[in-house]
Amino acid sequence: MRYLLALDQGTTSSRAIAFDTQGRVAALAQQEFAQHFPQPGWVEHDATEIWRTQLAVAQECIKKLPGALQGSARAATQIVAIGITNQRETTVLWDRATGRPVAPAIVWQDRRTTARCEALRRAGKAALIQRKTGLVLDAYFSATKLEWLLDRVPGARARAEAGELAFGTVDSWLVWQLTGGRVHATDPSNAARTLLMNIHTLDWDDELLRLFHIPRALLPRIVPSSGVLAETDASLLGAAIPIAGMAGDQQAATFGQACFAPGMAKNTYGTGCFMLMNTGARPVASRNQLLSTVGWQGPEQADAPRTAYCLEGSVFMAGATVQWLRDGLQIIQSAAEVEALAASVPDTGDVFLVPAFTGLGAPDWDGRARGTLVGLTRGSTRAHIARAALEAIALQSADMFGAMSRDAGLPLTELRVDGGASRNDLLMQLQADLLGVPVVRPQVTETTALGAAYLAGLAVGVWSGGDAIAAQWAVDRRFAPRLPEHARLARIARWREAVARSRGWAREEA
Ligand SMILES: Nc1ncnc2c1ncn2[C@@H]1O[C@H](COP(=O)(O)OP(=O)(O)O)[C@@H](O)[C@H]1O
Ligand SMILES: O=P(O)(O)OC[C@H](O)CO
Repeated sequence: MRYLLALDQGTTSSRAIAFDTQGRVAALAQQEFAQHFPQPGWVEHDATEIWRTQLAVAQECIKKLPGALQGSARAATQIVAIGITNQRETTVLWDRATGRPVAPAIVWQDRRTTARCEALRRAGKAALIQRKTGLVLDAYFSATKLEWLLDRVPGARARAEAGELAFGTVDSWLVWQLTGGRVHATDPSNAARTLLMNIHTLDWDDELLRLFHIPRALLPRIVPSSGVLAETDASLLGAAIPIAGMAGDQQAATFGQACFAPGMAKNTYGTGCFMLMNTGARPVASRNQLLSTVGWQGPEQADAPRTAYCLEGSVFMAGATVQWLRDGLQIIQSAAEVEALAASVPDTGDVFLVPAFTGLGAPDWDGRARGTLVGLTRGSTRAHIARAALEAIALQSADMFGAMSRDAGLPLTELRVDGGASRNDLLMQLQADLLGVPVVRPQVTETTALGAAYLAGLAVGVWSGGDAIAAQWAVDRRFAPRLPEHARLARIARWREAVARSRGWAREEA
């Protein structure tokens, strides 16, 4: 048998999934790792632990591969290529000589550089940055995180200038480790999230490097998302395996959902919510506070542009809101319980939860917004709060969907969904009701990993092109909207009132 191995390095866990050539899951292994919150608003990962867990799950997944070679030393020879996909923006700085990180990785959710972003905005830099990178000037992205590390880690700036250190998002970090420090590379979908790459030239931009005080010597080479880059060190997985695909997790999910035609969109419900719409061969500048970003850069093909761009809406708290109900409020014991609790009441009783726990992303972009629960009465119960939490996930997505339709200049006709919380049927029904268009869940919801496997498989000839991949996409369930249009719009308007109450709350010096 031939398999593609996807390494899916997410915010809360490292996963490895082997797919067969029909795009079906053949084996899966997963390990959670520690989240560090050393100060309010800070979120860190230990990059060494990221690598250790990622390697362990890759090895475990290979052991689990079905067939005659199961568990044998030769099992890895069935893997024809590896695709890497990863939490994006998270910033790793390491020593080229030892391969060890010089500081904890600063995670995409970390807000410590909010004040720096505000200063740059006051200095009038936001428009330049949006024009070149397609991004909003926000602490979410890598550049100010890397600048912070260079300024605060003793000796880091001098060592960076001397070429002794390497920067990378998690894809680069994994490639470095998988190749025993031979290859320092990233792909345009990840580089597009750093605030350092020009999305028009697809190269690091000198003006941006100067603005953020980043020495070029730190940066990885930018290579296509689909293409053989290197072979893994044979001692790690039991064979030298080509690394042939690499993309940020949300772009990989868009690829795995076969959103190949302009106008096709997907939403992933994980820790956060990320809605991406394919905009074709050119970036579309958003007029509604969305991001323009690189979808992927593939091999040259007759039926698809080499580089596909996307519009993206990023919401920081989606499934994580459910985690907060479980771990913070402790009104449920498992994430799955939220569905029955929320379904035990017919509506929220006009209670709204705005989950701005780490500020608000698209389309409000307010680093100082904070979580807000409004509309409580003596009749409010934990069921109303649970339902308000699910509605909040769907309402935030409805905001992004509205902005996307306005940017695209055409009404979107359906939304493909995936991610852990997309298993929640009530949430998916609420989503269809609040969008006013059908929500479609595919049979394989591991679309992030699947997208990475497809990118790798295309490069080594397992799939011939987008059509062969799209033919494997199959529907699990379609949720049709049931709410009358006037009720839908009224609900969204009421939600916007709640959002307004959450804004600008944090006073601390970020
Ligand atoms: N049935 C459910 N209803 C709502 N949220 C859920 C459900 N199951 C899982 N989740 C949420 O989904 C998230 C996990 O999804 P996953 O796609 O694995 O996330 P990530 O890749 O961001 O770590 C968690 O935040 C969890 O709270
Ligand atoms: O790890 P996830 O699935 O929460 O995705 C994180 C995003 O890539 C952050 O931009």
